[in-house]
Amino acid sequence: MKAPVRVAVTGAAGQIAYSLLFRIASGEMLGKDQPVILQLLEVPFEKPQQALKGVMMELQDCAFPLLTDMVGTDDPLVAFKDAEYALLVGARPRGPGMERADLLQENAKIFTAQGKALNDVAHRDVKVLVVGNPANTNAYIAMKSAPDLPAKNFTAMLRLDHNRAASQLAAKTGKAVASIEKLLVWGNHSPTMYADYRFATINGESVKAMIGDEAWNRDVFLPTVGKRGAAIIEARGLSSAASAANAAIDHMRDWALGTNGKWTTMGIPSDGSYGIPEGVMYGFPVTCENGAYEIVQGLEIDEFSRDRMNFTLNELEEERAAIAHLLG
Ligand SMILES: NC(=O)c1ccc[n+]([C@@H]2O[C@H](COP(=O)([O-])OP(=O)(O)OC[C@H]3O[C@@H](n4cnc5c(N)ncnc54)[C@H](O)[C@@H]3O)[C@@H](O)[C@H]2O)c1
Ligand SMILES: O=C(O)C[C@H](O)C(=O)O
Repeated sequence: MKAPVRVAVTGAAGQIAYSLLFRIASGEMLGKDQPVILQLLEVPFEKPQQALKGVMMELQDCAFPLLTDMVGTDDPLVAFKDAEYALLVGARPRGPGMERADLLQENAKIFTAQGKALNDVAHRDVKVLVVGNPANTNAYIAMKSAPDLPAKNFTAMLRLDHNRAASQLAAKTGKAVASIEKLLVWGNHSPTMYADYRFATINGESVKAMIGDEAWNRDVFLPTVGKRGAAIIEARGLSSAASAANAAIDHMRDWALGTNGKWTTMGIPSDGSYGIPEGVMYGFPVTCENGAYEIVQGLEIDEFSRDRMNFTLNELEEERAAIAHLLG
């Protein structure tokens, strides 16, 4: 039996966490042979702390064989202590009529404090996934607030956009979603992101050639994927939760256990690849192996793609400028 690993989850009484924690505890994220200790963080107010107790009672009632221990706390230094995985979900979600950027100032303070706490107490190889919006910039803030941890440990969730894009392509081509390979999403987790299927294949055949409709790409596919979060808020009155939790599981599982050479999308600090300035937290195509991700290199960037990649980059640069004062 493997030794248990500590998994910290923030926003643990929230709606994403309610879809996420039970799947982590059942082994869907780190494998059916990997015991876990859940370290759950919520804000220090009576209602969320009470709700967190209820969630922990339910986790207990599942009698998951892999859940060896758990702790609920309002102190980041307790939640992140020795954590090897940290899923930063806790943040204010947007409501109808808001853009994710509207959350910037409010949520930036949370990620400065949590980056510092990770810096102080987390395992030195901690894998951090930021889900709370605006996810890329929050991940950037956490990374910058944790100077003693490697920058590559900090990632942002683009996987929901990736999965949404895959499902739209499956519906358009009438093929199985699992047969789609080499899909990617560039940039920010926002309507500016660029889901790029120019290299995608289904059973070895080009998806672009199969669809053969640039107007559909520009006028239907990209807006549908880009505005999917808003469409769900409109329909549910609440932001996506189960699909977000599912994407978080996918992201962490692939990072920890590998992708077997297959491409996926992660928001990661740029190393300068594809002309994206170093350090910008940007969606890239990656493969994962032995607990590390690597950017897929050598893809041709045409004029349309360069424009889209710059558009989403500009938004990230603007977000970065708006929170620069918080980083001191
Ligand atoms: N990246 C993505 O693809 C993606 C997808 C869906 C939602 N989101 C974002 O995820 C976040 C959470 O969404 P939700 O629907 O679970 O929201 P929610 O309001 O249901 O839950 C958030 C929880 O976080 C807690 N929280 C707030 N500040 C905290 C802090 N400093 N420390 C610990 N906990 C804190 C709140 O008390 C609340 O219980 C939002 O920012 C949302 O926009 C991101
Ligand atoms: O859109 C939101 O605010 C929630 C989330 O980022 C999503 O994409 O569903």
